[in-house]
Amino acid sequence: MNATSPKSSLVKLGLHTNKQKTLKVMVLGQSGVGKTAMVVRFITRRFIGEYDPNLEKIYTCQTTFDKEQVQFDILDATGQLHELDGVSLESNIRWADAFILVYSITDKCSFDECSRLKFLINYNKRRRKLGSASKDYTLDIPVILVGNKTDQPGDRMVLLEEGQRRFRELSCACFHEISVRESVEQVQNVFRDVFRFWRVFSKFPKLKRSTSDVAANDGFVTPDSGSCSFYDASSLGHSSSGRRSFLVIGSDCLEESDHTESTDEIASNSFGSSRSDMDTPFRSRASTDGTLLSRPRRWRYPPPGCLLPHSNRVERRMSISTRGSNASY
Ligand SMILES: Nc1nc2c(ncn2[C@@H]2O[C@H](COP(=O)(O)OP(=O)(O)OP(=O)(O)O)[C@@H](O)[C@H]2O)c(=O)[nH]1
Repeated sequence: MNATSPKSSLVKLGLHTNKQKTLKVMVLGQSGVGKTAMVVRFITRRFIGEYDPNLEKIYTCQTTFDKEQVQFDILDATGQLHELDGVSLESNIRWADAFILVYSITDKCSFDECSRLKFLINYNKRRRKLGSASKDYTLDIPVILVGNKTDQPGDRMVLLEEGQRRFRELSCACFHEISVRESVEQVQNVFRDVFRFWRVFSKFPKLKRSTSDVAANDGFVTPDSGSCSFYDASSLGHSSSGRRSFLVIGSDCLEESDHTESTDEIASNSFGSSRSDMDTPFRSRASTDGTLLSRPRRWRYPPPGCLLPHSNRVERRMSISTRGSNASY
């Protein structure tokens, strides 16, 4: 007698899918910043010192984040981009679902290179907003900015504050400072964030999103001690009363409400203050966590959140029931 499980029946009917998610990540950055070391650290948990710099490779690995199985296809792009013609770089960019932009905190040039690479990502991944004028574009792809080699503080050439500022200017999803050499957990946190932001971005591609989506499953992203991560809620469109971003240092998660203050101030405030209301649970998904900016048609890429001071923007909240394709951007 053939026994058919309810699940397999649903699969046959197409109502249930046990498909594993595949997330295509491209790791980009100047040569020598530690891209290969980071990818290999994530996959094998080991730090391996030297690699062939000309090797461009896709690594595949399966892991579980937030109780979901995910397959990572990770393209470790060679940093010697002058040898890579623009066409293949751009087609690689088009291939990816998410990006990790890596620089070394000991190398200012690698930091500046991230701006150029982010421009290329924007150029190749932007999509025209539905129903909008021809100049309005949106980027539904998470880009994570990572400063590596924090184990070399004596050689530091890029300050933490500069990294924070750049991540906002480039409208990245979040920012980490890590040491691939020292901490496998910091590397895993980077990939966990890639997964979380990608999940949110692909779940609601046409809606503004909130950090509550990112942290929906099991609380907040809390990198291990020694790592520093910065989240810009504005990159996910979250705000009801102002721009909110989250600085995560060790196990403390701190919230600051307005980006118009100087980044130095942000850093010192954040470092010095205690745990904030990030400890309280986010409101439920069904609540009004969407925002609609008053002048979306004027937006050009990059989103004006990083160009205009917050005080120039008027924001109003909208109910989830009123979200429709016209509300997307
Ligand atoms: N001190 C320190 N060195 C690191 C760290 N991560 C990588 N390195 C070293 O940096 C050098 C370059 O690392 P790779 O992983 O080959 O850099 P890459 O970005 O892949 O370079 P290309 O393959 O040329 O694009 C190697 O000597 C690594 O051992 C780190 O966190 N700290």
